[in-house]
Amino acid sequence: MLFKGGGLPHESLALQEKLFGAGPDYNFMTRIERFKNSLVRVQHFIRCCARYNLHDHADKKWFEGVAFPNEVSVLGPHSGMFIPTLKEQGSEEQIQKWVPQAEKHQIMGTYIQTELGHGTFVRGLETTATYDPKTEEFILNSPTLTSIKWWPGGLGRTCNFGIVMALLYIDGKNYGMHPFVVQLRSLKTHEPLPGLTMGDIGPKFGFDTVDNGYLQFNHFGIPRENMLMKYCQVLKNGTYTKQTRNPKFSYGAMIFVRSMVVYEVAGQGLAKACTIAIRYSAIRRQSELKKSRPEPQILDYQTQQYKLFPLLALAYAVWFTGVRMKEIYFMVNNEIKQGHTERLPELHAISSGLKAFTTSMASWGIERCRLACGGHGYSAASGLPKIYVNATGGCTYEGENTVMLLQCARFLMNIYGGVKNGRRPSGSVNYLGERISSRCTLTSEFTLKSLADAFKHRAARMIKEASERLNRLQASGNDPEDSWNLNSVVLTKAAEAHCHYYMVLVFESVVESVEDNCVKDILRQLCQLLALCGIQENSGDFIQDGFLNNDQLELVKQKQLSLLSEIRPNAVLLVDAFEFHDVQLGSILGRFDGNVYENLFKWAKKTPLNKPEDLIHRLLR
Ligand SMILES: CCCCCCCCCCCCCCCCCCCC(=O)SCCNC(=O)CCNC(=O)[C@H](O)C(C)(C)COP(=O)(O)OP(=O)(O)OC[C@H]1O[C@@H](n2cnc3c(N)ncnc32)[C@H](O)[C@@H]1OP(=O)(O)O
Ligand SMILES: Cc1cc2nc3c(=O)[nH]c(=O)nc-3n(C[C@H](O)[C@H](O)[C@H](O)COP(=O)(O)OP(=O)(O)OC[C@H]3O[C@@H](n4cnc5c(N)ncnc54)[C@H](O)[C@@H]3O)c2cc1C
Repeated sequence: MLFKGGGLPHESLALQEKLFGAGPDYNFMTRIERFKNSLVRVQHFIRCCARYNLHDHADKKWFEGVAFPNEVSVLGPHSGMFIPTLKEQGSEEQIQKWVPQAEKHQIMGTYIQTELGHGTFVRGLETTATYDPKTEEFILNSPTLTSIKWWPGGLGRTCNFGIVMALLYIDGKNYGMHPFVVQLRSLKTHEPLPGLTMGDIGPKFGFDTVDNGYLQFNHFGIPRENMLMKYCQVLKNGTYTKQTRNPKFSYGAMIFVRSMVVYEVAGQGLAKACTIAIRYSAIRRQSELKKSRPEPQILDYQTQQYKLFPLLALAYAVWFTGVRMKEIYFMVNNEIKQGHTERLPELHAISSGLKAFTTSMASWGIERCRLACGGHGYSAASGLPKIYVNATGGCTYEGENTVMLLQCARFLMNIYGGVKNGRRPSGSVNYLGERISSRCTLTSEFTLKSLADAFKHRAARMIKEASERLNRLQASGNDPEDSWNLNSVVLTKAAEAHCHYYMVLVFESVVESVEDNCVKDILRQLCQLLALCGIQENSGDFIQDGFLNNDQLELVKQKQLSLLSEIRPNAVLLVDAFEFHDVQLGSILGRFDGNVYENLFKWAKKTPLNKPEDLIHRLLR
């Protein structure tokens, strides 16, 4: 209950649904079967929403976790991007018109931004929406090959609506990128409407249950009322008006998903992988520690603990950080709705930075969990390949991670520059205004405060040095853009150091808030391990300016190793505490009852390659 709050009743309801719990094994299906199976589940999910009166997004999420384990369904882009964008960017009238239909799934939508030639560089998008005052329509067009929309989830076969991001042209003038609601398919026949060429983009690394698609517009007209007009309006006569506003408001959907991905993708993915690897390591016995004694559980090998416990600590850290990120998003978004936009740059920076930092760490961590399971980890039965291929998508979608770190760095450079000019920073960057001690206070006690301070020192120093290096590059004759590029590796590292500090700080604050002393002690150990591993893995950053010396580094190593033994007795309980049901894990290795071998054998016997009458059998005969 530490994590799940009020979610459990809905999860139990979902688990009672036969269609979600049983059915064909995902691993034995072709891509088309996977997609069809997911659509059947989508329809059943929609029926369940009606039956159980599920309106609240959080309640629906509990159902989705059971209905679509470790995968994204077409409901992801619909409820995660289409509906939020309508709500955030539509006028009251537009919200009234489309949101109820979308929430009842009478229309299914997606978010159509990326093109064949451009994903990262949003200002480079080419799709045009040209206003014609005679017909009072926008004419959507794909003027080049590279302007064909490419990637949107659900576009290929499923969605009948989409929000298309396109350049608004009136009277030959380009007003920049704006969102348009576009009907794509007939509500009767589901055929694409005339003027649209669309389909699925083909097999991918993961995301088998999503029909990521392409879309080419051939002078396709949509009513004037279909431009989302909360912030900008085009009047019938073609007059363009806009509220005094930040032009980046049209990027709002991206901030929302980035903020959610930290918990939903990185936090959940890594916690599931750790659950599987740690449970399995308690079941698996191999080799001998002592002659003539039973083979030990592999979890008793220090090297296995060294692989897995830091990842367990990381899973907790990312989980807590993800929860905090969501809170911050909703808080700042409420402020923005009331006209206070001061914290938008910080929200953009922290959501970009944490999205990148946590999905990269989680992706790396899930793969480490798979390796830690030896041969059986390589089998699809472990569930780990599916978790990996879907979670690692988070490193690319919603802003490629390097690019996102650079956005975070841009904000950090702005703030640091401001501090130099006497401005006081606040929120997640207030430490940049503090006098940071150059003396390391770490002792063998390793208090959480002293550990967080070490990360604060590292982040502040790396941000300062990145800023000074940028200034030096400019002073030596490079223009600002070249200086930025020549400094970009250093900048991404400064952004990572900032996010790392933020994550340690969040974990520390969670530990401090826990009242139960026993739970507090265990979480403190995990937080210490997270921080100590962070110091050791990045030791160069901590010793470069003499902040940490060799003796202290030796203490760090010793404490890390002693924590492994301290955490060992609680390791399985710590993953059980995530409370993933077997259906959600989709893993034979991670089964709660531990019956791994028996079920691996049963599973292998079911594999389609073992069917007697197939082409292979005839060829081999
Ligand atoms: C309880 C509720 C639960 C709900 C859960 C439901 C959610 C589910 C989530 C789970 C998801 C799982 C399913 C996911 C399915 C996959 C979905 C994937 C969808 C997509 O990928 S959509 C396409 C996404 N595309 C991108 O992200 C493109 C990335 N590129 C950009 O964003 C921009 O091009 C970039 C890189 C930011 C640059 O923009 P540009 O306009 O060129 O800006 P500058 O670099 O010049 O900077 C100028 C200035 O603007 C500031 N800025 C930039 N962006 C923003 C922003 N978004 N907001 C505010 N400010 C911004 C920037 O910092 C600069 O500021 P200065 O002050 O320095 O001038
Ligand atoms: C699973 C999945 C689902 C998706 N769903 C959707 C969707 O629903 N809707 C939608 O519109 N889009 C969607 N996308 C597209 C996605 O948003 C883009 O792929 C993503 O934003 C990255 O852009 P890109 O492909 O142009 O990468 P690129 O920009 O081509 O990246 C390639 C490399 O170039 C580097 N690079 C690029 N620009 C810079 C820079 N300025 N500085 C330094 N390095 C740089 C990157 O770091 C990277 O290493 C999806 C993508 C995936 C993988």
